[in-house]
Amino acid sequence: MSVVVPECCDDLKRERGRCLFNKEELTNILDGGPKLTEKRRRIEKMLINTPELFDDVSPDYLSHEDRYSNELRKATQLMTTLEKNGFTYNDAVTTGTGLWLLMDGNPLSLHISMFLDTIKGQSNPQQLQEWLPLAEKFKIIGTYAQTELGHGTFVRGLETTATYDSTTKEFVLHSPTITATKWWPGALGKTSNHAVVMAQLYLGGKCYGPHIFMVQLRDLETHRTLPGIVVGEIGPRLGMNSNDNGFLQFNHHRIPLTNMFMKHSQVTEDGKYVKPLHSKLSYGTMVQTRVGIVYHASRELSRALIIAIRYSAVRHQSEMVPGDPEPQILDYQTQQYKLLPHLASFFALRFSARALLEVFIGTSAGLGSGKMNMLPELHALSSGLKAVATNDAVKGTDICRLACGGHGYLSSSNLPRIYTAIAAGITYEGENTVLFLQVARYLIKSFRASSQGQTLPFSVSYLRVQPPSSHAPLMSDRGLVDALGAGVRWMVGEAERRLQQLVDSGHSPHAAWNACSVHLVQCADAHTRYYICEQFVDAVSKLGETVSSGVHEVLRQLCRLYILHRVIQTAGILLRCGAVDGKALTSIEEEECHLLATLRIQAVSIVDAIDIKDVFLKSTLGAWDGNVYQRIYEEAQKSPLNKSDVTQGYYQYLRPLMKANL
Ligand SMILES: CCCCCCCCCC/C=C\CCCCCC(=O)SCCNC(=O)CCNC(=O)[C@H](O)C(C)(C)COP(=O)(O)OP(=O)(O)OC[C@H]1O[C@@H](n2cnc3c(N)ncnc32)[C@H](O)[C@@H]1OP(=O)(O)O
Ligand SMILES: Cc1cc2nc3c(=O)[nH]c(=O)nc-3n(C[C@H](O)[C@H](O)[C@H](O)COP(=O)(O)OP(=O)(O)OC[C@H]3O[C@@H](n4cnc5c(N)ncnc54)[C@H](O)[C@@H]3O)c2cc1C
Repeated sequence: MSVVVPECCDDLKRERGRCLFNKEELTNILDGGPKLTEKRRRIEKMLINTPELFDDVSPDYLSHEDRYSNELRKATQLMTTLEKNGFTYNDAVTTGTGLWLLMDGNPLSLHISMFLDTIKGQSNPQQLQEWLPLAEKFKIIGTYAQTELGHGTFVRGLETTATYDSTTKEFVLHSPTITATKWWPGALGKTSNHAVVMAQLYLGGKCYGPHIFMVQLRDLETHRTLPGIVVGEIGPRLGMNSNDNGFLQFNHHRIPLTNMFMKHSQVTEDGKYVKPLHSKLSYGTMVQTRVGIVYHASRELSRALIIAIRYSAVRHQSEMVPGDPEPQILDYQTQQYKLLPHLASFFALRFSARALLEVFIGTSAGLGSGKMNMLPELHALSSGLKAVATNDAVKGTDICRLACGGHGYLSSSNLPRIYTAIAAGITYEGENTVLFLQVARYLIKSFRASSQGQTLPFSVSYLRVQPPSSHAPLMSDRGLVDALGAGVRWMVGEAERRLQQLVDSGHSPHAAWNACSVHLVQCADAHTRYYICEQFVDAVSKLGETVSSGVHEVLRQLCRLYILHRVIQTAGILLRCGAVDGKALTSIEEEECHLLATLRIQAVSIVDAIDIKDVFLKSTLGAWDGNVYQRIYEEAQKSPLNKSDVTQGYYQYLRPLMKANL
């Protein structure tokens, strides 16, 4: 398949003609620099030149088994193509290129993410030496098996046991109940021959809590399930049905002592336990995946936005002025209001994902030298950003679908698949409400620490009891972000007051927590969004000195829109705490509408700069050339029902009904 850039339709030509900024420069910023753009494009070119990676037939028309096999065929082809051309799987993950080909549920995604990450992050040197080369070369294929039928959220409640037998120097893995069955892990059903398994460690009759074990599930030659193990697929789901999410039960299955991951905690041959430096270090793979999901969510949102914004520039509907030609639907202010704040969100998430990655890298480096102090901050930031990013990507993707009217409901628009894939992100890797409650715990703790005069870590330093007053004019970006910060401080203070009041009136701290949890989740959401605003403002101001004025102006406008939109969403709180007044809000609303009209002019060029090629967008509505109707029509011709004029169903059911004497 060669990359031919088709001539685009007149509407899109006109839109592109209005571009006042350097698209390539914006692309580079989004990729993280020109070198990364160049690398991404090299990978893309290589993938585009591998026709086996592209579907001839939509997965919707395949049987469940063929759908899985087809995705597995493409996943293995992707891995070998990358390897042969000198790229790593990580390159495909970090540039997003591999994911776009396989977002119907890539059966190797858990292997190249959580399985490999657990080996790298939880192994002692011997284990690393043994397992990493095997996993990197796909000699063993694995997944991350933690969630059970009975427990996903509450890791400490998992029921699978790993009991040490010092006579044989083995762990005995067992699923004591039906609810102990591992349930959900991606690629567990049929693909994986190994899994990293989270199980309760028992030594001498005492439980030491969840620990991670490397477990072989299938024979490496025959791929048959090993004795003592029951494994299978869990059946169809809302989306990603080409994956084989699975179940797993152990019946007193034995593994060697050396198969417990021992980087952080250890069990000696005589059954003694050596504690980790921090009790949550075994949750490290989850934290790392949450960081990756923030990027992933922003990428998926950007695909939906490209589709919906290009389509909105091509689609004409109704009369804005009676008798005039039908306008592009993008000219309707309501359409701009649906799409452009989400476009701003995409940029905000992209900059925040980068900031989070830096925190992750810094914290990981610290852990290497025994420094644990950044761990709570990383946990709170990664939890909050994972939750906001997936919530916003899901909401934004669905709005993109709705903004495309009926055609957005077509599978060939690709919006349903993007939506159902990212919708899972709200639940997996920590259900979002649960993650927000973890953030809230950190906020309340920080707020209380500050009242006792302690210095707060950087992401929560604005919560200190006596913050310096903002000198920035309210209507400046900084002034509005400070107002948002004042709003969060007020919310957290109010939550703390309500918690204390409940405790003072005789409730237990846990009952008080539950009674305030709606408000606490709102605090966590508001805090994370404040952090995102800060990162966006920061990134744009830092770029200011290095980029051309056209690009800077577009980024400034997107950042402004993000902040204004956020202030309007939070109006109730900001009014209650006196951070803004009604007059300011009126002018913010007016400015937002004005900004929508300004950004509309270059909206197509902005999404062009995200630079996702048609073969990766996979959408009849969002292609570069805007040739929407022809593509929709051609896709419909591929329906198996169109292979014959009269279907079997007619002879079997309709005709008898028509002939029956009813
Ligand atoms: C080609 C593909 C590439 C992929 C790359 C990535 C891109 C993404 C692509 C996505 C596609 C597919 C991937 C699909 C993956 C999905 C996989 C999964 O879903 S795996 C299963 C995930 N499961 C979870 O996330 C479970 C969520 N639950 C928890 O994490 C914990 O149970 C909990 C944090 C909710 C609670 O833990 P608990 O032990 O009970 O702790 P407490 O609440 O009592 O808190 C005590 C104390 O500990 C602190 N804490 C908790 N967690 C951490 C942590 N991780 N790090 C640091 N500290 C932590 C907590 O804050 C408390 O602190 P205090 O000081 O006491 O307040
Ligand atoms: C597509 C997909 C892929 C997955 N892949 C994997 C995988 O590879 N490996 C793996 O191990 N797991 C995987 N999972 C499982 C996933 O991690 C869990 O589903 C997730 O952690 C949520 O847990 P749960 O299903 O037990 O939900 P529950 O915790 O039962 O959530 C149900 C409801 O209860 C609420 N709730 C729960 N606890 C609290 C609380 N403390 N406070 C307030 N409200 C609460 C939640 O907010 C939610 O509204 C996958 C899931 C999906 C959907």
